[in-house]
Amino acid sequence: MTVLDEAPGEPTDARGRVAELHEIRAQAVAGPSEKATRAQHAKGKLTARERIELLLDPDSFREVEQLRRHRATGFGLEAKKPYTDGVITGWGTVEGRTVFVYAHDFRIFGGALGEAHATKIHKIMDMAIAAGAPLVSLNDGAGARIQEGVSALAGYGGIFQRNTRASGVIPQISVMLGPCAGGAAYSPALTDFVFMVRDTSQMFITGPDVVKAVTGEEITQNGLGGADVHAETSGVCHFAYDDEETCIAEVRYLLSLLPQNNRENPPRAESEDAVDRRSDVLLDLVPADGNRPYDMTKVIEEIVDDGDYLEVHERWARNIICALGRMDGQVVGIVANQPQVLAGVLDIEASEKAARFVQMCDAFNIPIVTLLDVPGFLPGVDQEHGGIIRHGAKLLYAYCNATVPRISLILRKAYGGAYIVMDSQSIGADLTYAWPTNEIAVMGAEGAANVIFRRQIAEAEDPEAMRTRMVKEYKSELMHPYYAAERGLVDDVIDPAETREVLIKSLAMLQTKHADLPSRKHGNPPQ
Ligand SMILES: CC(=O)SCCNC(=O)CCNC(=O)[C@H](O)C(C)(C)COP(=O)(O)OP(=O)(O)OC[C@H]1O[C@@H](n2cnc3c(N)ncnc32)[C@H](O)[C@@H]1OP(=O)(O)O
Repeated sequence: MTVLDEAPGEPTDARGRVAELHEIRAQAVAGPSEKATRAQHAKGKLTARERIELLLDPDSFREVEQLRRHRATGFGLEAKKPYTDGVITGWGTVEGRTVFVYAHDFRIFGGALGEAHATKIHKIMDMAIAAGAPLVSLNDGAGARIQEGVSALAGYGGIFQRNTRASGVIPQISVMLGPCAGGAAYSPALTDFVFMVRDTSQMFITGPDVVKAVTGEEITQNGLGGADVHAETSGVCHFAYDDEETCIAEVRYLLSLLPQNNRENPPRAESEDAVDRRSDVLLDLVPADGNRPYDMTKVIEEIVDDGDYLEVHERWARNIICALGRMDGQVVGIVANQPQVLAGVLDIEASEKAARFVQMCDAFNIPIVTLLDVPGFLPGVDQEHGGIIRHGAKLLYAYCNATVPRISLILRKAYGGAYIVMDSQSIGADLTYAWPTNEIAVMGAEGAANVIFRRQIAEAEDPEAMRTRMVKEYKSELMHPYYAAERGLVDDVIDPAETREVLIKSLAMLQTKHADLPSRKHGNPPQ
C-alpha cells in the first residue's frame, strides 16, 4: 500500500478531522509520485492540474469527486486505489463564464478509463448539460482500463450517449494532449471541436502494433494519428498547435466566440472598428478575371472587426474556408470558397467541412455569412465514386435546415449546383448580395457555348470564330451582373468597398429573426 491508499486514521476531535481532510486533499492533489510527474514533463506534457490551471480563470476551479477511488479487484487493483481514479473533474470560469472540465491524469493507469473514472465523467457531463454550460475535455488517456473489462467499456458507452445528447445543446470541446486510443478517440469525434498538439498527442482506433499485425503496415504513432495527419488528411481535428500552452489559450479564444448553450446568443463584444469603414482595397484584392486566383482570407480579414478571425479546419479541405469572427462585435460564421486552392471548387471534403460548420453555427445561434467565388463541383471519377452526390448533399441539407440569419455575397463567379448549394436565395438565404463583377450561370461561358451552340459551331466555315462569337453572345446575354438582380435572385448589387457596412447592417436587421422548422423527431440527413 502506498501512502495514498492508507485508510483514514482516527482523529480525536474536529480539528484533527479537518487536519486529516487537508492531508487527504494534499495527497489527492499531489497525485501518485514526483517520479510520475517528472516522466510526464519529460514527454513535453503538462499534468492534468497544470492544464486545468491554464484553461480556467485563476482560482476559479471547483473540483468534484476529488476523493473518488475505484472498487475494482483483481490484477493487483485492490492495492492500487489512488484518489481521483485518474480523472480530475469540476467546473470553473473562462472570462467569467462557467465552463465544465474533465482532465485525464496520465500518471494514474495511463489515464485509462475504469468504472469509477467513467462515472465521474458522466456526472460532470450531466452537470454541464443541466447548467447549460460548455464542456471541455482534456484528454490524455489510454482508452478502456484493461483490468476492468466490460465495466470500462460500459463507461465509454455512457460518455458517448451523453456526448450525443449534449450535441447542439452545449458546446463540447475535446483537447487531445496525449496518446488517445479506442474509446478515447470516439468521444472527441462526437464533440463540436477537436484540438491537438504536435508530437505529443495522437488519436487512433488501434495503435501501430495492431495495424502491423492486421495489415502488415508499419507506421509510427504520429504517422498514424498525429496532429498533422488529423489536421490535414483525415479532418478529425479542427485545430493543431505546437505546444499545450498555445493550444489551451486558443481553446479560451474559441470559448469567447461561443454561447453557453443553444438558448443563448454568442457574447457580443465592444468594437472600435467602424461599421462604415470602406474597403477600397477589395477591388485590388479580387482580380476581375474570373480565372485568376487570389487569397480569400485577405477578403475576410478586410471585412471582419480588426481583421481578427479564427479559422476552423484551417489545413483540411483548404479550397473552402470556415471561420468565426466578429462584425460590429457580433459573432458570425463565415463560409467562403478559396480561389487559390483548387480554384475554390466544391469537392467531397470541402462539402463535409462546410456542412459540419454550418450545422454548428445553426445549433449555436451564430449567423452565417457565405462568400461565393465558386466554379462548381469538382468533376472526376474519384469524386463520383467517392460519393460526391451524398457528400455535397450534406452541405445542401445543412444550409436548407439552418434557421439562423443567413447572408450570401457573390464576389465573382457562382456556377451551377455549387451556386445553389452555397446558400442561394432559393434555398433560404435571408439576403443575397453580389458585387458588380459577379457571374451567376449554369456554367462558364465557354462550356455553355460548346453545349448550346454545338451545331452552329460545327457547321460554321470558321468554327473557332463562331465559338468566340457565341461565347461573347452568351456572356452579354446571361452573364452580366444584373441578370440575377433583374429577376430578384440577388437582393442588391453592391459596391465592394461597402461590403462591411452592408453586411453589418443586414446582420443587425436579422438579429431578431425567428424561424421554425416543421415538427419532427429529427431529419434524416445524408451521410
Ligand atoms: C474501447 C477502448 O478504449 S479499446 C482501447 C484500449 N486501449 C488500448 O489498447 C491502449 C493500450 N495502451 C497503449 O497502447 C499505450 O499504453 C499508450 C500508447 C496509450 C501509451 O504508451 P506509453 O506512453 O508508452 O505509456 P505506457 O504504455 O508506459 O503506459 C503508462 C501506464 O499506463 C498503463 N496503461 C496503459 N494503457 C492502459 C490501459 N488501457 N488500461 C490500463 N492501464 C493502462 C500502463 O500499464 C502503464 O502503467 P505503469 O505506469 O504502472 O507501468
